[in-house]
Amino acid sequence: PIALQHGAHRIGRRTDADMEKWRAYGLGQFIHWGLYSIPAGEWNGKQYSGAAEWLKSWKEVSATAYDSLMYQFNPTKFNAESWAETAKQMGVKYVTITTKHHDGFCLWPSKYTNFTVANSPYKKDIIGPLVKAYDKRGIDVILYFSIMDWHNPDWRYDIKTREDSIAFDRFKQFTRNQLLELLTLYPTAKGLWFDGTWDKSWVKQAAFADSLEKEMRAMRPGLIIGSRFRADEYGKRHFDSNGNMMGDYEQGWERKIPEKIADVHGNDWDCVMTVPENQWGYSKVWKGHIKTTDELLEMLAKCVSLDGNFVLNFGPKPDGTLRTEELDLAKGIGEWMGINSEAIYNGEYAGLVKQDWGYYVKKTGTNKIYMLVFNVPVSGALNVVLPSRTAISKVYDLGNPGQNYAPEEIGTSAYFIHLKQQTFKRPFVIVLETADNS
Ligand SMILES: C[C@@H]1N[C@@H](C#Cc2ccccc2)[C@H](O)[C@@H]1O
Repeated sequence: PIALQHGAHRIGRRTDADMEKWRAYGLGQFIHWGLYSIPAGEWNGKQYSGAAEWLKSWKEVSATAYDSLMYQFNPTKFNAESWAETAKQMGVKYVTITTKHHDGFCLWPSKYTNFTVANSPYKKDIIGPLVKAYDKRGIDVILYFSIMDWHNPDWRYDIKTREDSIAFDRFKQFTRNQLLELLTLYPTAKGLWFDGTWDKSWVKQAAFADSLEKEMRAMRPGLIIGSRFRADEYGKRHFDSNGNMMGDYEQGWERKIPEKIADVHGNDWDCVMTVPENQWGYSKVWKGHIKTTDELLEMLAKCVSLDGNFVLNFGPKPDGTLRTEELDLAKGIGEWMGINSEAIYNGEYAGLVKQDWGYYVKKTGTNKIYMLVFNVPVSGALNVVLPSRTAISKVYDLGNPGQNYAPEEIGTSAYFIHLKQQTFKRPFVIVLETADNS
């Protein structure tokens, strides 16, 4: 291995209670809200082809004109309790909220810039009421923070000149000030979800970022920070020059899901997912495929079956209300979670041979294995292969515990679970209790 000063400081998973709680979440909500929600991907009557929250990067948009959106930010229908209640009904255990996206606009009254809600017609802090409303419902809050800040004149994409270096030093202090400010103002926040860390200017700040991460962890013991925050001294991101993950969980799964357990390298990870193909902030037009409740439930099942959390994005409207399509999905997911959340919360990789009918999830610390069924075979027989000398001691339908199944042993530790019916309206869960029969 290469001697590194600023690579991974821990090999393997965190084992403390804060991280074990994070690992058990299963389902989360992402919220992308800010000035970009006002134009919603449209500018001077033309539709931007990219993601709505990236509108300011469009050459047709002048930064000055975009920044003056601050004087239009007035979400009169914003109600933090209502958002948190929707999330509660959906069954999420944590929420990641944009405090500042790449455009630099702060949803909290930061004292380090004027580009905040305090100078908008709305005037009031958005983050505080959201943290309070979610905390009240037992939903943990993670604060999203973009290092890249298109509003701050000291931001640089790279450091090429002495002037760049002097400006970016100011920018680093500004960033540190804002992060310590967020941790001070919102002490119950469980973690920080960093973004906008890919440009060379930040990738060259291994020592500074490492020191800042240590400072934040010292300030807030247990704080959860992902792999996207910093690079090592050779510019390696997420995994250092020795292949070890930096941070507490892998943040590489943006709009994609690992296929097999080997893809996650034994680390904790989250998958953050949009409802349309690629829109995080509110967009007037949702082009392409819009994911259905069943598709999102399968993504959730797949993530939990591979030791990850699934975080679904919501892009609230400029008036502060949630989009109808998102409310409908939250309701559909919530109805399914109302019956089956036992198979999601405290779930982990079961270590069994994947079958076509769906996904296994093992309840952490127990002998309970959940079969999350998405594809019913024509035979109606679900194939289950357990480790040798392991037998099934009990089988029942989570949604209908009275419905017991008599597993048919078809080989050593191999079974068929014969379904009693052929058609199912929604994905369903069968519970296996196993016993060692060596
Ligand atoms: C969580 C998501 N990360 C942000 C991004 C991005 C991005 C930008 C360029 C190329 C690939 C990805 C999106 O704007 C959203 O905040």
